[in-house]
Amino acid sequence: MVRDDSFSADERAAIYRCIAARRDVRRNFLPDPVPDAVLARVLAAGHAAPSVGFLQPWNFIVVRSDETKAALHAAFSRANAEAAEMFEGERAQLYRTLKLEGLREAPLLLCITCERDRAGPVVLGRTHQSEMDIYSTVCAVQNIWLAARAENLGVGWVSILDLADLSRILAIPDPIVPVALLCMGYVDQFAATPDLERAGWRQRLPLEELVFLERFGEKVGT
Ligand SMILES: Cc1cc2c(cc1C)N(C[C@H](O)[C@H](O)[C@H](O)COP(=O)(O)O)c1[nH]c(=O)[nH]c(=O)c1N2
Repeated sequence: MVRDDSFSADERAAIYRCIAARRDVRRNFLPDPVPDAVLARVLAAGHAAPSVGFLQPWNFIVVRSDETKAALHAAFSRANAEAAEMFEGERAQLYRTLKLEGLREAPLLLCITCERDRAGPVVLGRTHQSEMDIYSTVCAVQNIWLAARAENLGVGWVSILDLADLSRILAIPDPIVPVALLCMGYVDQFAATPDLERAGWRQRLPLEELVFLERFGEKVGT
C-alpha cells in the first residue's frame, strides 16, 4: 500500500546510499566555508533526533576561530601522545601513522553537548537507565553526520581529548557534558571504505556473525 507518507523507491535508495556512503572524515578538507543555511539544515536534523522523555538535552557549539581550533588541537596532541603509549609493538607503530583528527584544517567544528538536568532529576524513560540522555545526544550526532553527508559535507568525530580540556576550552559549565566534537567541511571526495579499514587497523565484521535469534549466541538458521 502506498500512503502519502510512504517513501518512494528512489527516496529509500537515497537514504540507504547516504548511510552507506557516510564516512568519518579527518583529512582533505577544502577551505570553502560551510554556508549558514546549510549549517542550519544540518543542525535542524540534529534537533529532530529522538530523545528520552522528549528531553532534547543537546546544545550545539559552533567553532570557526583559528584560536579555538588551535587550543583544541593542542588538547588532542596531549591526549594522542598518551593514547599512543597504550598500544604495543606493531600496533603502536601503526597507531602513530594514523590521522585521527582534522581540527585545524576543517573550516568548522561542532561540539554537541548534553544538558543532563534540562528537565530536573526525574525524566520519563531515564528512571531506570541513567545514560539515556547521553544516548539521545548521540542520536542527534548521528542525524547530523548523515545530514552532513547528504549536504556533501565531510564529518569526523574526534574523541581523543580529555573531557575536562574540552569543557575548559569551550567554556562548557559543569552540569553540561560534552558528548561529541566534530570537524566538518567540504571535501573533494569521500572514501569508499573506512580509513581504519584501509590502514589495516580493523576490518568490517560480517553482519551474520552479529545477529542472533531469541537469545544471545544463538545463530539464525541453526
Ligand atoms: C564515538 C566515536 C568516536 C570516534 C569515532 C567514531 C565514533 C562513533 N571515530 C571514527 C571511527 O574511527 C570511524 O567511524 C570508523 O573507523 C568507521 O569508519 P566510517 O565512519 O564508516 O568512515 C574517530 N576517528 C578518529 O580518527 N578519531 C577519533 O577520535 C574518533 N572517535
